[in-house]
Amino acid sequence: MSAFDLGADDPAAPPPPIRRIAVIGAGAWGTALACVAAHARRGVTLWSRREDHAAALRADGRNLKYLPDVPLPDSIRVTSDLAAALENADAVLLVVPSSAIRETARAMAEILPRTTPVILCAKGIEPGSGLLMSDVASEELKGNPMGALSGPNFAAEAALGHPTACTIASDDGVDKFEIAPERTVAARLAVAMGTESFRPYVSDDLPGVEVGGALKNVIAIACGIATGAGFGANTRAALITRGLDEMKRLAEPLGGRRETVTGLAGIGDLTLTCSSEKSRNMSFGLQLGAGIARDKVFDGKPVVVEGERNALSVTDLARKHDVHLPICEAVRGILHDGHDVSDAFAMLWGRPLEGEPRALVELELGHPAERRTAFHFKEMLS
Ligand SMILES: NC(=O)C1=CN([C@@H]2O[C@H](COP(=O)(O)OP(=O)(O)OC[C@H]3O[C@@H](n4cnc5c(N)ncnc54)[C@H](O)[C@@H]3O)[C@@H](O)[C@H]2O)C=CC1
Ligand SMILES: O=C(CO)COP(=O)(O)O
Repeated sequence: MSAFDLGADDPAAPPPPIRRIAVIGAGAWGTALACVAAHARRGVTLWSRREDHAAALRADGRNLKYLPDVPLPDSIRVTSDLAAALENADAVLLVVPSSAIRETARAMAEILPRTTPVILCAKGIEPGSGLLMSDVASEELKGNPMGALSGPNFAAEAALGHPTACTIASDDGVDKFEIAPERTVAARLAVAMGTESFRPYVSDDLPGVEVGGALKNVIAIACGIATGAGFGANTRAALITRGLDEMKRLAEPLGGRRETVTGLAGIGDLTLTCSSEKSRNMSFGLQLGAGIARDKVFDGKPVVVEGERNALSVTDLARKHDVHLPICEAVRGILHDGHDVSDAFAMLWGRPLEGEPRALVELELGHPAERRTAFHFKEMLS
């Protein structure tokens, strides 16, 4: 019996506490979440897929490769043995990049009890299947309760104790499960992870939270490209605001709510990522916009830029649902179809004029300067 089961038959019993947390993935975010959970006095095991990396973390007392400025609390146990990491865990934080979620969840499926909650902390949509990360994990871990943790959270800031807020969502509070709100995975994990500086908010809108995380990275690349190419604050503010509208439009057909997108995991993360060079997605866009060749971005080093592959998966999924996401389409055009930046901005700014909010104001207007936009941006960026 896992902690998730304790008292499950007695609706009056207090919610079972999450005492032991396994963090799967020892990159920047996994390491930071392990630090937060350790500060919250949880028993924490941090798993790295490579033994040499795990050994370095143990020897150095910090993650020099991914989070060099943050000392690891002594209480964190670091291992490269997946079974040992998952043993006795009351909850699992899955923090590998989105491209590795399926294979990691598959490896966990052979080991993890079906009752242990799994919380997705990666941001993305799977190419091909168009599945959200919690659905990818559910396909492999049949039956485990699922949640997601997302929000405006740069890893180092969260780990160093800067005032930080996030959203933790799970869908086990919805009617069919008949679980009281305080017993949900989201609520129990929020209580387990909350510290004096890390403040989780609880949500029952898992798709709404996951859509925000997946799209904000693509919009951040658009903001980076615009800034790198020489456009100013007007352009960035417009991309952020209209990007938020794209999140809302995709959340709905996936079962998410528009208001969730106006929370930490939507507009919160969008504004963070689109405003700071600490963001890998924003920096990637900045360098591309400034004319650096793609294979020379980040000096040619491999860096996790979730918005790059997600520009494809997000737009494929939106097309399937007949939802138009012009900014994400423009990023896809630049990254994957060889469009140049001025053409992409001409496409965005030359579309027929619209109402705001788009869904409520029906308009059928042309664009007074449609034919001149392409010429205008080409001139400006040449
Ligand atoms: N860094 C940050 O501030 C935040 C990151 N995230 C999200 O967390 C996820 C992970 O990002 P980071 O930790 O920042 O990346 P990172 O680049 O710092 O680390 C990635 C980690 O994943 C491991 N990894 C790569 N491929 C793997 C595979 N096939 N199997 C197992 N492990 C594998 C690497 O060895 C490394 O330990 C991403 O989806 C990112 O969007 C979310 C919030 C904040
Ligand atoms: O998701 C993040 C902050 O919430 C991290 O953003 P980047 O992956 O762009 O660095």
